[in-house]
Amino acid sequence: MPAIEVDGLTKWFGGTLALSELSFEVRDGEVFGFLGPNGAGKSTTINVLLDFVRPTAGSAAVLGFDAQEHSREIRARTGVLPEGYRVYERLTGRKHLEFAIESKGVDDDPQALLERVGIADAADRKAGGYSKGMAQRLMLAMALVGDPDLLILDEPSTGLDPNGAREMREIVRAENERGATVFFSSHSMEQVEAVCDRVGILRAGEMVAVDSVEGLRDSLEDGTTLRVTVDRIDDDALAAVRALEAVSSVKIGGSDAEPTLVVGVDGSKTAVLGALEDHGIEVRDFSTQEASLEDVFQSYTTGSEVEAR
Ligand SMILES: Nc1ncnc2c1ncn2[C@@H]1O[C@H](COP(=O)(O)OP(=O)(O)OP(=O)(O)O)[C@@H](O)[C@H]1O
Repeated sequence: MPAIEVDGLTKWFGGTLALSELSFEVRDGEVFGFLGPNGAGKSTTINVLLDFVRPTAGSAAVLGFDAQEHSREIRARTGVLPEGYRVYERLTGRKHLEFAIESKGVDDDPQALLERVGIADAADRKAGGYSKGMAQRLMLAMALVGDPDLLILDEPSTGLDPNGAREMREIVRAENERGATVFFSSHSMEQVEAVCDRVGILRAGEMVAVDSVEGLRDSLEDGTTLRVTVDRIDDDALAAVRALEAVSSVKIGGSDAEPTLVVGVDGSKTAVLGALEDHGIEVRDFSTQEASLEDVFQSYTTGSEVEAR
């Protein structure tokens, strides 16, 4: 049974189409990164999963329960870090956790949870005085209450400094090792790379790609650029390189004395070097550059051409 199953989900807010027949699955036990630019529909999707928003059409199931029919059962087994949350200004961090522990009917230790997210020192301060990052950590601690089967984290790194973002990733990993499925949204590919088994990229309410980070990178044509500096180049050698199956483009740069071939290649780079040498061309230097993950994200979300740098 998938942890999350979204089928043909469509949501109109008045005249705005937020989700357009969206379908995807999050497998049991995986860490799934839900990526998309602002306004793509990430929060709307999460709000449907938690029954805060009703879909116009389609359905969603979470942990095997229909999201609209059984939201109570779902919420009891799910830890949520919502977007745009507000802390209760007058309550201490500890009180927030006591409240979450009581509502879930479990007996977790508030102190241990506060320590896990690195704000134990501020446990007895009012949350109204917390920084943005501290408030985010507090909300994460609340999401961890009761060892949930599924964690749904909406933009969990918002407001966190680099240490906080790293700690967040460590918590995601530890929760996943404990057996929890993790579903989290982000607009940054870099943030999800380190922890995700798979990534889904949402654009204007539609899923445009679902794959592992590696798979997404490989799916880009010209994902890798090979630059080869040679002593000279001739038409036969050029034709031989162009004829290689792995090669999608060849441009010539550099100077006459030392030409440089810029080769878009998907697969064996040594074949390119071999083809040149077979034609008596001396390879003086070469380097490779992969498209960055941000490039991958950009290509899916803006449709613009991506060139490896
Ligand atoms: N309550 C609402 N009323 C009207 N329009 C809404 C509402 N909630 C979302 N929308 C619209 O639906 C679309 C998707 O918004 P959503 O918040 O789901 O995107 P998102 O991917 O979470 O964006 P962000 O990364 O900025 O949080 C946007 O065009 C947004 O303006």
